[in-house]
Amino acid sequence: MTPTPAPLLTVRDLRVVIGGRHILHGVDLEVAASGTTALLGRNGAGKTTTVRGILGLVPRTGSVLLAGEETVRLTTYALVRKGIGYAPEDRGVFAALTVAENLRLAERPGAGEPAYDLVYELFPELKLRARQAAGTLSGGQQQMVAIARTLLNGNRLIIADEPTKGLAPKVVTEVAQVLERAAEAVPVLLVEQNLAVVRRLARHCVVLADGRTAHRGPAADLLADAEAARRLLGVGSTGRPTAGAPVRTAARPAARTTEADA
Ligand SMILES: Nc1ncnc2c1ncn2[C@@H]1O[C@H](COP(=O)(O)OP(=O)(O)OP(=O)(O)O)[C@@H](O)[C@H]1O
Repeated sequence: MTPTPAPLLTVRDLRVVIGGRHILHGVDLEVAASGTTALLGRNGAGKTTTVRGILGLVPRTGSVLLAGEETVRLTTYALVRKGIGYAPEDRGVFAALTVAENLRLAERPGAGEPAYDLVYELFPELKLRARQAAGTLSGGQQQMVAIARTLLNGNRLIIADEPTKGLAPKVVTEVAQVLERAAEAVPVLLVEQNLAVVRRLARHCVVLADGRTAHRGPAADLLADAEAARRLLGVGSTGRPTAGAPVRTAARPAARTTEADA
């Protein structure tokens, strides 16, 4: 039997306190050395904070091992240089700059020749729109710029935070296709609420609840278990939020998890 490869990223007891408020109470997760690992959970469970904790964008304690090397005390800048590419939830494109300028800004000195061939093979549209101001792109096209930037520098890991959020069904499918191909080249940690996308892309999943790890395992097993999906994600077998899903008390929307569109 072939031994299972060691995880690329191992997070242990990740804790985040912001403004005196405990947001993460000890998250444990692994990102597999290949393919896509999905980070799931209801709204407000702590997914984005976990990603930001891994990247050092918020003060954190615990352990974050990248290929066995402890990174929890590194700055975000140092972590990026170690080969973590990040496509944030808000996409982070520079609206006034062109597509080509956005990509050029992402080039990292010392990371070797930027992989424009790969980027333009995956995103031919970005080549056609190289001179267009990024602020005038559609949401899906901006998302492609955000993902393309993570692929330029031969990164070892890509973290994509809700890349399909707010996109039209057809565009969700396009972004999912691109992520699928990207994950053939680089392991991906994918924060995602669209369960059809998770079903299509993710081999493994980690579910957070209230700032803690509530479940880890094969994504297909969780999605096949309607009771577990309902309990952990607040969705029924249709993938729609169930009557028992928690009512949001904060200004956030109700759990948006859906099975539609991929
Ligand atoms: N800077 C902050 N200051 C105070 N509270 C915060 C801050 N960032 C996050 N939180 C709180 O921490 C909790 C987790 O937020 P987080 O954005 O990590 O959740 P999430 O699982 O990504 O949610 P969603 O799916 O809705 O994006 C929420 O209750 C949120 O309001």
